[in-house]
Amino acid sequence: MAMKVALLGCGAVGSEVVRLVDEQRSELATRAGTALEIAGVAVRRPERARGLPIDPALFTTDAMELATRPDVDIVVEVIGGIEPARSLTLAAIKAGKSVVTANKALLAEDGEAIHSAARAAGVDVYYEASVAGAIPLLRPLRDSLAGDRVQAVLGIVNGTTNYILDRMDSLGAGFAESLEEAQSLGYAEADPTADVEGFDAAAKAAILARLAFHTEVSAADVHREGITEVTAGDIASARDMGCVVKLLAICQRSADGSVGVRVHPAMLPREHPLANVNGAYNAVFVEAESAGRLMFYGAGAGGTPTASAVLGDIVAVSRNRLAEAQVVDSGGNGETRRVHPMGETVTRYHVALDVADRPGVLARVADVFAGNEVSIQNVRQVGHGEDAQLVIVTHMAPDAALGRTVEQLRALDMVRSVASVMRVEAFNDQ
Ligand SMILES: NC(=O)c1ccc[n+]([C@@H]2O[C@H](COP(=O)([O-])OP(=O)(O)OC[C@H]3O[C@@H](n4cnc5c(N)ncnc54)[C@H](O)[C@@H]3O)[C@@H](O)[C@H]2O)c1
Ligand SMILES: N[C@@H](CCO)C(=O)O
Ligand code: NA
Repeated sequence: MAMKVALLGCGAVGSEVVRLVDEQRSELATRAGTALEIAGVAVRRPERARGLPIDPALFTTDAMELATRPDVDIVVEVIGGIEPARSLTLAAIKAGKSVVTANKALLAEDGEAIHSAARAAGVDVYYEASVAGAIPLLRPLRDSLAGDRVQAVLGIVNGTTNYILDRMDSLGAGFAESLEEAQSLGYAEADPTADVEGFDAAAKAAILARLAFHTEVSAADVHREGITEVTAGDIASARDMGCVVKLLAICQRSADGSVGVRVHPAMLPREHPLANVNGAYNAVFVEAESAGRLMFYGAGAGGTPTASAVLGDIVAVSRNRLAEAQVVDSGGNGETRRVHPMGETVTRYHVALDVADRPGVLARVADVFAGNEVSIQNVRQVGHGEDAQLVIVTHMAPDAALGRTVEQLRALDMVRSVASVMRVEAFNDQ
């Protein structure tokens, strides 16, 4: 008997799922162990000509009816956003359907409700497409690394911002023109807020941290800073230190067992593998106790690559349904760990100060660092007289102490302005 798939949403990802299910019909049947049949497609405008290889009679505007229809086995949610996606997903689970979703926003906001509903109903929720699109990342974290202890996940998980920062670095372009370029190429949405303010990356960070550390993490737990304040001066400052600026999603386990989850721009040494991830590509670096360092790289967005991840999930949940098995999603039903605030996160700052060029300035600046128990790793002066700039890189210190230091530096008379402040990751281990 065929496995019946209800598709909710037929946009960039959904339409590619329809096309690939048709194009790969026989291979998919072999791999899934049974034929896959699209039982219906929920859309807003059924009359729209989509040119897809599917009987138009399968289009419906009643997504709820389709998601809960008795003959449906698997519901694929590619509408996006919180509502109606949440109600549809929960209703499908309650009706005994397995769910495949690409919806990072929903999983990051209300993942525990969805996962616990799935556990109670004995069905699967698979979501490989929700983080870093086509890149197989969540299944490796959940399954392949199930016997290991993940220490850290460091990733470039938003293609739009990576494209913008890459252009600022390689062409010396400004933020606004790079964003326009990303929009004209279709990477950034017409409203690019979710990308450039880091919301998209923060949702993905929450999902990654939950899987990596087996604890509940939601979008609200993630410290988030976007890239709208990154200037050409920051990029130039990074270059001077042999670094590149990237928007990073960082999930770390601390010595006390708590976890930190954050998204912010950071300077990264050019020799770090993530520094060479260019254009709209994504890459995620995982450090595990026994496995060591692993890296996952590829297309993090785009209709066809994302549909690849959705189809892989459809095949996987089909196999589980045939075997009458449910996979344990050990995300939030493992240990409960404290998610610590950003102030407790131990990190390192790069600070460039426009200063008066006269005796005693360096000593006074160093005093402020010392007063906050922040140790300086190196300091250099660039330019002279009116153009003098002090560029300081700190040792690791709690983020709260580093932030306080910068505030006090701003208040010093001899500091004309703080030209650049940015965290530095993976610089070296001292
Ligand atoms: N496009 C990508 O590169 C990409 C990558 C990874 C994950 N995702 C995720 O995949 C999901 C879908 O993204 P997309 O790019 O295909 O978006 P999209 O906007 O192209 O498609 C969503 C579709 O859902 C339809 N829709 C909205 N409300 C509906 C309703 N009530 N009933 C039926 N249809 C409805 C819209 O008309 C639209 O056609 C999102 O969760 C997104 O975050 C997308
Ligand atoms: N808007 C996202 C793609 C979907 O996650 C990005 O630019 O990476
Ligand atoms: Na993925």
